[in-house]
Amino acid sequence: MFLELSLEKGAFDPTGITTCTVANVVCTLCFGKRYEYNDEAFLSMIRINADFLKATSVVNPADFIPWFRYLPIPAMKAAQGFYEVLNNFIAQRVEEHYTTYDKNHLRDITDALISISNDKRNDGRAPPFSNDKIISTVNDIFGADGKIGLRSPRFDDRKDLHYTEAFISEILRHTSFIPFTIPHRAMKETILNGYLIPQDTCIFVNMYQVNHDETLWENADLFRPERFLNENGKLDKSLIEKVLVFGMGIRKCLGEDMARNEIFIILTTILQQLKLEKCLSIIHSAGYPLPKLL
Ligand code: HEM
Repeated sequence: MFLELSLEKGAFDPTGITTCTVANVVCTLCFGKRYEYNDEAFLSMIRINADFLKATSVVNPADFIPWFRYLPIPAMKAAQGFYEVLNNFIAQRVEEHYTTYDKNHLRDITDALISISNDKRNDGRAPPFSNDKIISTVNDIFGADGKIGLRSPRFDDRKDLHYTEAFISEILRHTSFIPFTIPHRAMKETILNGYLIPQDTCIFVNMYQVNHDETLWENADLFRPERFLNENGKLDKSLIEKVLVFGMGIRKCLGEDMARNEIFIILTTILQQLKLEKCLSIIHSAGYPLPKLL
């Protein structure tokens, strides 16, 4: 039975036990509850989640030609069906939480989301979280888990973790920790954008300026990974290419791919394996300025 439930049959989870364990961790986080491995509702939720991920992994022609979305493409119809079942499972759990909710004793993520939605803002604006938003947020947490789970992250995961990739690009852009390229020499007299560059001139590319150019980046000084995501939460690759940290032209960094892979693995491993806490007193005593909260 567990074999049948495996998200990645054979590869890292031949028995399906890892899948069930991961799903239980997510259920505990979201609903404060562990399920028995033979619980029918739990097993069917795992099956649906796996089917949903499989159905959404196929290429969707509507991503390339938008009006294809009106055509009855079977894989997309199936994905929508799985999504609705999963959403209903989560909606039921959220509904149960409303009946037992105690604002002085938050049990899990669902309770925390309900507490935010109950916060009445003084300025009379609508609360930030509607019921639908709570359900879709919990659903996102289930979906996010399906990408890596408890196994070690690998290079291949980069294509699925859009926000992580956006976050890394925003670090590279915002810090521009290598502000200039190494010096280059004009091999011959050149005219660039109407400027004369005599032969043998020493040239640096000001990458910091490009990465903080307000005509390219709205509110360039803000740290905002979302700027690299489109309305579907997918990475906008054309924007990533505009970030200049590895130089440009034929002498650009040879190690860009390797560096991006390494940053991804180190960052995701830290986030997965370690618990991070603010340590303000040490930051103070070391004399570093406190980070500006945005
Ligand atoms: C975040 C990490 C890294 C950053 C930001 C970075 C950035 C740069 C920059 C700005 C240049 C100069 C480009 C120019 O002047 O046009 C450069 C050159 C170079 N980088 Fe990197 N680099 C990184 C990691 C690496 C790694 C991991 C390797 C090798 C495994 C590497 C190998 C090279 C080499 C060989 C060059 C010289 C290329 C040439 O002159 O033709 N870099 N890098």
